[in-house]
Amino acid sequence: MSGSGHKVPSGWRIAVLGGGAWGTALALAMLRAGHFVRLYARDPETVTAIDRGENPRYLPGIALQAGIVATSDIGAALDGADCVLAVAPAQSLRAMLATAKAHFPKDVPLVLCAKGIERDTGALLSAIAGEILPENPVAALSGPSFATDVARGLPTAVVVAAGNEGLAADLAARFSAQNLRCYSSDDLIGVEIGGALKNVFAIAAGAVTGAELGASAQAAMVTRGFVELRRIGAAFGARPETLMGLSGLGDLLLTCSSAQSRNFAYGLALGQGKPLAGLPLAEGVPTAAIAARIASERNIDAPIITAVAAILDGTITIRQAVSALMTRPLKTETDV
Ligand SMILES: NC(=O)C1=CN([C@@H]2O[C@H](COP(=O)(O)OP(=O)(O)OC[C@H]3O[C@@H](n4cnc5c(N)ncnc54)[C@H](O)[C@@H]3O)[C@@H](O)[C@H]2O)C=CC1
Ligand SMILES: O=C(CO)COP(=O)(O)O
Repeated sequence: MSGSGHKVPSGWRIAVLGGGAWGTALALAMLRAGHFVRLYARDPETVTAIDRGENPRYLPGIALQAGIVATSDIGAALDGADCVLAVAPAQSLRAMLATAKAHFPKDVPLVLCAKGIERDTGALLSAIAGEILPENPVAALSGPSFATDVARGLPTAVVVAAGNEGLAADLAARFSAQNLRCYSSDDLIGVEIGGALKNVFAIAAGAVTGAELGASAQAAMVTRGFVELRRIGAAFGARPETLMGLSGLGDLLLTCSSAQSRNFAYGLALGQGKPLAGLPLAEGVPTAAIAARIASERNIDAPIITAVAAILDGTITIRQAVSALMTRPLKTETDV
């Protein structure tokens, strides 16, 4: 039994692919849940640092519990794994899985932990996984969870989704531990869409704060952004209640209200007119562009996403975007 009160199956050999903030935090979480963890980081310096008990580039100031076996050999990380967590950024997932393919253990679950939509194709990450590794069952782990919080062992709740409800429940039970509570869901698409699109609104929220547009504007933007998230989710077949959960509303609440979010921090810099080059990963940047294209192609009303994409590509300013949003034709609020 773990401290979380549920029966934990015996330890799995888990391969975590990606040595950034989230990969390292999840590796720690999997150790705490009683698994044997190998972490693939393509950068040998990260491997050496993890062996020393730290990852100063991605998780500065956090001491890593001993036990993670780090390697820059993807084959060694995957060898004999019972389950694989893919934790490279969304735009790099295709390349990483293509590299992993030759070594990938047959039939073991692949858990997608990135949040985004592929910019060039509009593919959800589960579709990319299905193309490259059609034999492996696919799941996604998402929800309001800052890597630093999870790495520190602070209480966090996430959702693990898979098309097969039994697989989702099994993974959720295996991943849960004292301070990581994993809910399960069979709405894989809904969980993916919620995690991907919240990043776009986190950038918008940061920009609203940075441009000093006020707390009322912030609340209006997040609320109306959530309407757009639900519209796009509906077009993909996501269930509304999934989007009301951890990987939609929950992650919006977290990342639209805290500069700890890299997407929020990116928007903050944008709103303050500060340089953007060199800022940490902001997944919402490529996702805004493709989400705006998807909305346009599918005739989905998504004015905030469209505005964020246009601000990011320099077509309009924040002030122009706000003016355009505020002068749209009036409508009933429930016109979702
Ligand atoms: N940091 C966080 O708090 C959370 C992040 N996520 C998601 O996890 C994903 C990864 O984010 P982070 O780890 O935070 O980013 P990060 O910027 O800290 O690290 C990204 C890592 O991916 C590696 N990488 C990039 N391309 C690669 C490739 N082709 N092959 C192998 N490795 C590659 C980089 O070397 C780096 O180690 C993102 O989609 C993010 O939205 C989700 C929840 C929490
Ligand atoms: O997804 C996250 C928390 O749930 C992390 O958000 P950022 O990528 O914006 O830091």
